[in-house]
Amino acid sequence: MAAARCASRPLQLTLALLKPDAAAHPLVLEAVHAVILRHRFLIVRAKELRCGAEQSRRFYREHAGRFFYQRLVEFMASGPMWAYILAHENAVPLWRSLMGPTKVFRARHSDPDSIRGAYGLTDTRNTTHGSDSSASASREIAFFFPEFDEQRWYEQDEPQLRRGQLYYSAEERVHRVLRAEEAQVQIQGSSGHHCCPCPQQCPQGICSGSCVSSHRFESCCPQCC
Ligand SMILES: Nc1ccn([C@@H]2O[C@H](COP(=O)(O)OP(=O)(O)OP(=O)(O)O)[C@@H](O)[C@H]2O)c(=O)n1
Ligand SMILES: Nc1ncnc2c1ncn2[C@@H]1O[C@H](COP(=O)(O)OP(=O)(O)O)[C@@H](O)[C@H]1O
Repeated sequence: MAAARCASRPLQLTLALLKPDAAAHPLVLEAVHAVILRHRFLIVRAKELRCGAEQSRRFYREHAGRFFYQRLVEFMASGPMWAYILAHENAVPLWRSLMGPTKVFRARHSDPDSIRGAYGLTDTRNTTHGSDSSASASREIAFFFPEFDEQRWYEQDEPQLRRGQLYYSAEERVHRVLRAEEAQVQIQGSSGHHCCPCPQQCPQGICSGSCVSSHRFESCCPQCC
C-alpha cells in the first residue's frame, strides 16, 4: 500500500495555471512541475488548454479597466497553457508563496527563488496564476475544469488521498487514488516494492523516472519512499 504522504487536516484545492510564457518553454514547464511535486502537492488534474479571447476576458474580468487588462487578456489567449488542480493541506497560501509576488521585477529582487522570480519575464508574463482563496479556487476550478465535481471529489477521493492511498502516474503527470483491488495486486506482487508519489524529488536521483510504466519502484530509495 502506498502511504507515502498522510495529511492530518482536510486537503484544500487550488487552481494553478502555467501561463503561455511558461508553456512556451519545456524546461520551464518541467521546472515548475518539479516544484509542485517537491512541495508535496497532489496533482488532482492537469491538462493543456488554450484560452480564447472571450474566456480570457471573463477569467480576468475583475481587472477590466486597469491599464494592463488588454495586454493581459491578449497574452493569456496568445498560446497554450497548463491548468492544474492541486491539493494540499495548505494549497492556496502555499502555492501563492511559491509563485512569489505578482510583479516580476519585485519578485526578482525580493524572492529570487520564487517561480516568478526565477522564470517570470515581465509583470504581465509572470509564469503562473494561483487562486487567492478557497472560494476563488472553487470558482476557477469550475471555470477551467467544468467536468470536475468538487463535492464528489471531497466525498470519494479526498479521504483516500489524505490517507496516502495514491500513486503518481508519471505518464499522466497526476496523482491517482490507489483503489483497493490495485492495492491488493500490489501487496501480492510487490514483495516490498512501494508506490511512488514523488518521483522527481528523490534527493539521490535514484527514483527519477523509475515508475513510468508500473508506478512501482524497482530500486526503492529509502529517503523518499
Ligand atoms: N502605466 C504603466 C505602464 C507600465 N507599468 C509597469 O511597467 C511594466 C513594464 O511595462 P511595459 O514596458 O509596457 O511592458 P512590456 O515590457 O511590454 O511587457 P508586458 O507587456 O509583458 O508587461 C508593466 O508590466 C507595469 O508593471 C506601470 O506600472 N504603469
Ligand atoms: N502592474 C501590472 N502590470 C502588468 N500586468 C499586471 C500588473 N498587475 C497584474 N498584472 C497581471 O494581471 C494578473 C492578475 O493580477 P493579480 O490578480 O493582481 O495578481 P496575481 O496573479 O498575483 O493574483 C497578474 O498575474 C499579471 O499577469
